[in-house]
Amino acid sequence: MAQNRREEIAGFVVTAEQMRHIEGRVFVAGMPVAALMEKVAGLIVRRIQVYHPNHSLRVGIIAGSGHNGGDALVVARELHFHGYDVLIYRPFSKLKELTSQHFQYAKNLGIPCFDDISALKDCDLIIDGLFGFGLERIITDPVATAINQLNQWSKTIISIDLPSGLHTDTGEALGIAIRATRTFCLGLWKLAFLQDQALEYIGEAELIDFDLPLTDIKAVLGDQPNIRRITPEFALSHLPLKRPPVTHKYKQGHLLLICGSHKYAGGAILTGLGARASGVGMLSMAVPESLKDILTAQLPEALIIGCPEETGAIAYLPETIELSDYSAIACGPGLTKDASSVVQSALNSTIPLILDADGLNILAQLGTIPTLSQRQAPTILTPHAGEFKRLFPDAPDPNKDRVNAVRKVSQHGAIVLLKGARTAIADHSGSIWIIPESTPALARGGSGDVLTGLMGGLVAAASTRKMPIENIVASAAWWHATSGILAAQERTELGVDAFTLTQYLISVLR
Ligand SMILES: NC(=O)C1=CN([C@@H]2O[C@H](COP(=O)(O)OP(=O)(O)OC[C@H]3O[C@@H](n4cnc5c(N)ncnc54)[C@H](O)[C@@H]3O)[C@@H](O)[C@H]2O)[C@@H](O)CC1
Ligand SMILES: Nc1ncnc2c1ncn2[C@@H]1O[C@H](COP(=O)(O)OP(=O)(O)O)[C@@H](O)[C@H]1O
Ligand SMILES: [K+]
Repeated sequence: MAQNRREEIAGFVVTAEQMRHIEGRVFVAGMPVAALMEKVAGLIVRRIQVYHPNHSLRVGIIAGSGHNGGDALVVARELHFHGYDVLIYRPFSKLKELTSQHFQYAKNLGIPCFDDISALKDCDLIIDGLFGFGLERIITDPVATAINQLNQWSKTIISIDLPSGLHTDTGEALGIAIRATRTFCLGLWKLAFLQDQALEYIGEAELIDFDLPLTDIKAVLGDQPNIRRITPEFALSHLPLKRPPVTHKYKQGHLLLICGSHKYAGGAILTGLGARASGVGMLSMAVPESLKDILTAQLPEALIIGCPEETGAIAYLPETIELSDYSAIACGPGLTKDASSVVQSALNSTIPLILDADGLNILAQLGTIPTLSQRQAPTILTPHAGEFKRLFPDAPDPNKDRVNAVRKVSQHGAIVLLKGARTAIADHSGSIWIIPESTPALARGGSGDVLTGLMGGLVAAASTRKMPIENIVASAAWWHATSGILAAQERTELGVDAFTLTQYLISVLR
């Protein structure tokens, strides 16, 4: 597939309903359903043979009543012809017409078929064709018990389209779901693949493209799809990698970080190191007076502004600071909840503002929605799920359908970046960007501080370029996650402390 098709296809995300509409257009245009199923199953078989080339394997096929089951039965037949030892488990008696035909043919070929999953107990590999994007309700017995049994065996399981049991859009397990080793998502990425709660069921995910025409995809999703997976090409195109030969430090942006306290001096350093890696032209840091020396030692290129302090936190910003002198402010890491006046000052500014950590907790105390309605310039909030709930107590649970949660709150004017295994970003128009790959190595104190500094630097640097601020935010989050992935590859998932992460920000770009 041409590289640019691959990149374009990888950026789309669909709900079950959108997938149904797109496929419907293909059938209306003349592609027979059976032909498409044959094509899809053929592509699946090819991928299976890449991972499991040993043809003496015993393969257990689970076939549901719909076309996911149809896919699985075609796979069963083809693997059988390739010499694999194939068994079929069929829990449902009533099958869709096409699925029923494939079942009949498999049976007449002499492939053993059972209505009890224990018949698959000695298989080396399981192919899950129970449900795809047609799953519409909680799974009940006897199938629920069968799935539970299957999960106990902890065998290698390859799921077709989705791990059976997952809601296509929210990624929620409807009662129970198959824990797949690997999932082949068909045609276009389903929204479930970008929901934190689905990840433990999906295993390794890969997309199988079966040539859905871009015209049909765009006819349903629109030219500017509402939800996008951040691809490397998109992210890199928004980073200030190419510096014009004629430039000076202020053209590359001037960021003001407001961070740190006696209790959290390290947070200020990590935020500063994240900002350094962004390439921002000038970096200023407002920290409590008593941290000035340590910050200067760590970040000699930064202008460190010592602020009056009370109980170890910044009491207020000195008069010398004129907020409009900066191209962006990032405020919050390590402030503690006692720094509310400085957060209030930042909120009163007329330049782009990123709020994180205690900046968010203080915003929640001030009253999120009324305070945001007063903002005169772009505001970016970077909560994790806990901070999210404090900011927006009435919003949907961010640990459930996080895409829906972040979309719902973006109507209040701020760009909201909900951190997690799959970070989701929504802008005030309700457009969503999702970082599709990350690493649990980042789930450690301090890595969020690094993101705040990195993002602040990029937003400050972008102020001189006409670029939608939400694209910069999405690229910063992609850069942060990708650095974590590289660091984890080189140092294992235990070796990515926040300081180490800052050291990978530049190398990952190379
Ligand atoms: N539409 C098409 O022609 C194509 C679809 N494809 C495959 O077909 C799948 C979609 O097919 P379907 O729309 O038939 O849906 P599914 O194959 O996901 O099956 C859903 C079937 O299970 C039943 N069902 C739903 N929830 C249930 C529950 N909780 N307990 C018991 N039964 C339940 C439904 O009534 C339906 O018959 C895709 O995931 C993909 O694997 C691909 O082959 C591409 C072509
Ligand atoms: N399971 C996970 N997989 C990938 N990334 C994660 C996971 N959990 C957290 N993260 C990322 O790690 C960072 C944690 O940030 P945060 O919770 O703010 O930590 P801190 O405030 O201690 O710096 C965020 O960028 C988040 O997206
Ligand atoms: K499936």
